[in-house]
Amino acid sequence: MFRILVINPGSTSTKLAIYEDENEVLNQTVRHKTEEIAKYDTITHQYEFRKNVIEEFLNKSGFPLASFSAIIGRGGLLKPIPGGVYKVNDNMIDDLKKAIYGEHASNLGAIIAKELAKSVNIEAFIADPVVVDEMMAVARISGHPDFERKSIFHALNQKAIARQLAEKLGKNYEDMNIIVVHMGGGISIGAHYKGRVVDVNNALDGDGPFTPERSGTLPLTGVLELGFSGEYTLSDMKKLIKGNGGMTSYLNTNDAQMVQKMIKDGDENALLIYKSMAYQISKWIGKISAALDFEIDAIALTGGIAYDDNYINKWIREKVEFLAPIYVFPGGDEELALALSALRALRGVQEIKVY
Ligand SMILES: Nc1ncnc2c1ncn2[C@@H]1O[C@H](COP(=O)(O)OP(=O)(O)OP(=O)(O)O)[C@@H](O)[C@H]1O
Ligand SMILES: CCCC(=O)O
Repeated sequence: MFRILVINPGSTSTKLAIYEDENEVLNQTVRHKTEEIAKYDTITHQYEFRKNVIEEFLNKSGFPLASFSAIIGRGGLLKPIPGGVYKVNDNMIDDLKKAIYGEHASNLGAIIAKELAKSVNIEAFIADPVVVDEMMAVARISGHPDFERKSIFHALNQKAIARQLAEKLGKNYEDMNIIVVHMGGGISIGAHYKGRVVDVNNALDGDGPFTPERSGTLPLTGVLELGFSGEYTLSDMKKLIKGNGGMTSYLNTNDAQMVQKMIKDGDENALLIYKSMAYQISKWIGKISAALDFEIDAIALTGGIAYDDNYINKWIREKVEFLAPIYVFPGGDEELALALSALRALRGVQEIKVY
């Protein structure tokens, strides 16, 4: 039997799980409030805080670290690489610690996994990191040769949910056209064309709908004027887009459940902002449909916000369900997808790639 520790740091949460072979023994989501995250200038500075959360989970679980066969973390901002399972190596840790390709909570997945694994001499892996790149050439063109559109999205969950949906419909993922809408702290909307994510918004860098924490696409000249006003550093501007944008900037919370409560309590502004988020998501579903020539077999809604049938899922259905049937996978399947990847690597039935 293989016992696996799964570490999944998201922008608004840390999700943890323990698997024994295919069986989930424990799963816990620790949510991080806006005020808590706001204490840290960069994601890298969240290292101790997130590690403590993980150690607390481990202590409570009663499983000693030495009893695990491997640890797998959600993979972060690395150079663009194909999907698959990767051993955490020094090159990877170096790129992540220096945040060469940027800051994202999932950068800490590999770093903490490696740190813990090293202390008991077991393997650390990541799988399908946020930089998985299957974009078609035409989707890479941005509008100016100095800028290329990048594939940065919830690759792990998007792939896992698309496969789960195909299985549910009795079809092969590789034979289907699916739009997957991951609605978490960030939001990514991917066009899966016969098993490849041929286009997707860069969910991290100001592209797409606004989200609990991200601004999404903003009016560009307005951003330039603010950036050059002298009142903001580059790092302030990045934070404005990535951590302090969207719902957080309008309503002071990254918690969609809190916003639902505000709406129920009669807050008209909360209603407008939340409805606008659904509106922008719907617009992006419409836009990405063109990448599939509007031949869409199904649309999947997933991520934490997909639990919200009262508002978000309903509003999205009203706008885009005519395009294709909509299936909802609340939360997602990231921990299972990670555990199965580690298991396949340990059993030697999946190639372990080298970064
Ligand atoms: N039952 C629920 N109903 C509505 N919204 C919910 C529910 N549970 C969680 N959420 C919301 O989902 C969002 C977080 O989603 P999720 O946990 O998928 O994100 P994350 O893992 O922190 O970030 P990301 O998925 O971008 O990496 C938060 O705004 C949270 O309030
Ligand atoms: C997975 C990268 C996207 C995001 O967190 O917004």
